[in-house]
Amino acid sequence: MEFLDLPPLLSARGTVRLPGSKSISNRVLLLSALADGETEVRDLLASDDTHVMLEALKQLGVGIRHEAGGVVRVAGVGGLFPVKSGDIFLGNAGTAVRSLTAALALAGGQYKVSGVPRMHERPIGDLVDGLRQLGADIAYLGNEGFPPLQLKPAQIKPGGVVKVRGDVSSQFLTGLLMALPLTGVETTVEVVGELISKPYIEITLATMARFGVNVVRDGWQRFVVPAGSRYRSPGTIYVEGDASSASYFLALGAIGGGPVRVEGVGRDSIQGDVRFADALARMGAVIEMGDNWIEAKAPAGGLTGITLDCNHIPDAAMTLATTALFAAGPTMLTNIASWRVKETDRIAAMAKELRKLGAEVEEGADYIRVTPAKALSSPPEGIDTYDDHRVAMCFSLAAFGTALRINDPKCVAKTFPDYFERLATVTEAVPVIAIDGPSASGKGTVAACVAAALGWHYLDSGALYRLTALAARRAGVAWDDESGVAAVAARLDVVFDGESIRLAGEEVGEAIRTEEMSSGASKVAALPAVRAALLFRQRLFRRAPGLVGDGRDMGSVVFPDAKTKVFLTASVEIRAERRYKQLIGKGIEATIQPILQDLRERDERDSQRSVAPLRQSDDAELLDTSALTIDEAVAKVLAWAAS
Ligand SMILES: Nc1ncnc2c1ncn2[C@@H]1O[C@H](COP(=O)(O)OP(=O)(O)O)[C@@H](O)[C@H]1O
Ligand SMILES: Nc1ccn([C@H]2C[C@H](O)[C@@H](COP(=O)(O)OP(=O)(O)O)O2)c(=O)n1
Repeated sequence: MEFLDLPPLLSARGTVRLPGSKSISNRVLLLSALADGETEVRDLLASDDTHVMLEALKQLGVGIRHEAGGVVRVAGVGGLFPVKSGDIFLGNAGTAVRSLTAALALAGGQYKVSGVPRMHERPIGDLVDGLRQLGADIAYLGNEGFPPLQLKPAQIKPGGVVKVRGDVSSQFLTGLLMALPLTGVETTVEVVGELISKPYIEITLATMARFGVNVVRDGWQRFVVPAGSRYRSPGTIYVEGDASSASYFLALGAIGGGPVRVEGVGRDSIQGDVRFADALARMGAVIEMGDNWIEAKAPAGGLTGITLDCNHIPDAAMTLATTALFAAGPTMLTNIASWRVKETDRIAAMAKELRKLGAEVEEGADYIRVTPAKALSSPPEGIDTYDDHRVAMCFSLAAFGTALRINDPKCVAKTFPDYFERLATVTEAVPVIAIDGPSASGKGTVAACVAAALGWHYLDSGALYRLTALAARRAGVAWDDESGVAAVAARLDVVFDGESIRLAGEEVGEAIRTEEMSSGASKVAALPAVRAALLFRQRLFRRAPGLVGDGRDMGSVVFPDAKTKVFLTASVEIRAERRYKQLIGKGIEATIQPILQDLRERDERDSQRSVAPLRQSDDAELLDTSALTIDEAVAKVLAWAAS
């Protein structure tokens, strides 16, 4: 499985220009396609879900041109799709499936509408029931109430009252409302049950109004689409920034100091998710808002947990569930039953992953209650994302407490393809000084001194390979048995505590330093599966205020974003002499020649292996300590780190 390791974060600050809103983008595309005249769409979101909509519209014969600067020009078909039949595949894009199904059901063609397997588990029965009241001919090709669907030409009888349930997904009502103007006849839609996610209906009505159709609303129960309604292109239309995507950055500001500013949504936004800022303010965050921007800062006293009915911000509410990890006391999010029918069962997914981080979580049919742990624990198996972009993005906030592995991170492409790159631009990660070099060059000594001078943590990465060699030996696993040794490495039960290193409870600080274990470490370190098994474990050592790591691949593989990288070396003769003195000093008998021979062999093995070979990388400073004292070498590294 693909994964992304996020470094632990120290702070957040900066400005992000948001990608276009997914909800507005797909509504604008459909209405541009159905309208009379050509529409120039600016700031359209470029993502999987809008791609799916664009491809479907092209397939239906709508002329679409992509121009410079992300501008998309849509030639409206005046209510009639030119292509009257086809298999329309809509991936996992709920906004596309619901709204296109409604428009196609009234279009008089023969269409199959399908998506990915998860889409076939997401309900659509309430919309189909509403469309059948208008005379639409729709059949379920799989399970009753779910896509895929077969739509056939039918005698559409508009007018009167159509009833639709509003308590499962507001997208059913959106689909019906956007399709009804195709009939030109006054029709009333009555909502049965409490309408959820009302702000999304506001987006629907506001977008329809931009295209010349003004729905008359009576509370949230009755909606009248007037007679003679017809979509007309507004000429040029700008898509607002995505308010749900804004939530991650605002939360970053609230947790990580801030201020973090998002541009593209603000006080004037038509998206309900801007109300996420109010929820953050209730947790204590300092919020400021302009017409087209919102800014969040952390409160002096830290965030506090809240209880909130999240019906009005179902998507952004997921961000509150992970922000809760950094708040004092529990956070209770209620009225979120719709989470269960989204890209995944979001209540179950959030509960499971939050628990992996050590939080105490209670979940019900329509609520989640999160009580944070004192310190986050980071699961070595990573946070699973369930092919759900919002799970991936909201869990990135947990990186404020620890290094974090996010599995299958590319699912963010559904709405925010470069999310993690943008995250990096407004956050500061815990700094690392990476010191690599050959055996006995003095890396360990220098790294430990630098860490002590700065008050930072220290990682002796070689010790992990030594521990793996020792643990493999004790488990009877041969050092060249790659999968066997990798399994041992993945399960290493080790506690580092100052000078002390305990393996399965037993002190092994001395046992891993023997020449036999040096040789074993060098052998197991050449096995790719072993290196992979130890990668995240090493990254977990990165904790505030900073880390000094020594080894062979600190700067090249484990911490490629290290601020300071040093390649520390000395001539092989000098290194042999140092090792000799070290051994004699410990009362171990030694002679120079075999040490020299062993060093040469290990240099060869460490630098010739296929994965993470020992060599100076282009961005590392070279420090030859042959003629330096320890203090001089330490001073040099500190000077580089300070520059
Ligand atoms: N200029 C120097 N820089 C670093 N270590 C030195 C220096 N001169 C002598 N030494 C000694 O070299 C020995 C080997 O250093 P060590 O840190 O164990 O190396 P490594 O971690 O690279 O294998 C230590 O006993 C250390 O005190
Ligand atoms: N980051 C690292 C650290 C060590 N290794 C390998 C290389 C060495 O042969 C062993 C032991 O490393 P260690 O740094 O403890 O050994 P020396 O003190 O340099 O002799 O592990 C590695 O491949 N990558």
